[in-house]
Amino acid sequence: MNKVVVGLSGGVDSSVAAAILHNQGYEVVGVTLWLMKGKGQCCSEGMVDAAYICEQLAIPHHIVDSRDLFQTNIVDYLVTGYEAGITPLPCSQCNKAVKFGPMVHYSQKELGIDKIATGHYARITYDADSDRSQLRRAVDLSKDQSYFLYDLTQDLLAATIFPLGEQTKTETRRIAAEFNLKTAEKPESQDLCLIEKHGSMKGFLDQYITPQDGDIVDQNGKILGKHTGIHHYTIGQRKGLGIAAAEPLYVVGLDAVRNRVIVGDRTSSHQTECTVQRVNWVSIPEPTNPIRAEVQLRYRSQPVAVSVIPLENSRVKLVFDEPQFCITPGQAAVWYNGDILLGGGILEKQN
Ligand SMILES: Nc1ncnc2c1ncn2[C@@H]1O[C@H](COP(=O)(O)OP(=O)(O)OP(=O)(O)O)[C@@H](O)[C@H]1O
Repeated sequence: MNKVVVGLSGGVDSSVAAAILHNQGYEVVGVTLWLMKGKGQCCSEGMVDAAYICEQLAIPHHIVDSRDLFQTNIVDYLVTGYEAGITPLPCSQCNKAVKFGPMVHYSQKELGIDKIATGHYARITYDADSDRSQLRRAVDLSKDQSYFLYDLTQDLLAATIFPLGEQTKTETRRIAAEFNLKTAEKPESQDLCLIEKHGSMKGFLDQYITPQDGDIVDQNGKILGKHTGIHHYTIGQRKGLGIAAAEPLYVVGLDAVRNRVIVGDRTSSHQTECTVQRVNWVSIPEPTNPIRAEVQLRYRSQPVAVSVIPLENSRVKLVFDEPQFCITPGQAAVWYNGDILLGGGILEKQN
């Protein structure tokens, strides 16, 4: 019988992923990663719900203490990034370094099981011509999570199943009700799990970074107001600046060295190009010549037409057909051809 380890968060999506595979005849083992140090109320709730689902499906359940990995790869990464005036994206890093990598390792080494599955909304297909696993957007575009998965290696993709990639969230809820799963009615989780646990990113970061007041300045250095600590701001932010101005002002820069938040009008932050580092080519091998694609510069942003120009050392230059507003260093740029995710990387701070 085919065996698979399902990553169970205690939410409805992973519960249904496990139920679908179990129903298809897989021998399923549930694995829950214990992620967060501290009070961990949210984690314990998730672990109990995951245990409940395993009991319902009559499958084994393992809890793996991954708190040190999460602390180093996510908490420390975020704190260091915000202190340096960038806005790091924790989710893609978490998927690669905390979830998929260690889960595949645990499954293969500890349990002798080759495959893992998660409740992500994305699809994986195999392209025989290039001998590559290709990552594709989910059928339900409103739930598509491929953006957060751009950093997965070929080995990880080859070991992964996404049972929910072909269905809508409504169908997931229907299946959860049909199987009478305890998690069927559980509300949607937030895009960012840390916000769920701490109320806001500010609430989370203030535990680690002592807020230090400073000046809000325009692009000529003129002081316009006061900020409460640069880690409370992100590029593109308009609300909460506390400055009265004739035209809307946006955060266009975070100067960690001088502890300043820089603001400007909308057009002043337009960029026609930018660079990206730590690039992972997913569905195609690294090209030697520029390619055309559609790039997403944030999770919820619309893809825009771009030329992707390969550079040395796993970097690329992106040249946009239309200028882009408030490109945020630390976030991921992920480029697609239709529904196929070609590659992605981290937006660099431009000097
Ligand atoms: N702590 C965890 N342990 C094991 N797997 C996890 C854990 N957290 C998330 N996952 C896996 O990653 C998938 C996507 O996680 P995400 O945090 O985006 O939650 P989600 O899309 O709301 O899914 P769910 O409804 O299952 O919580 C989950 O469906 C699950 O398979």
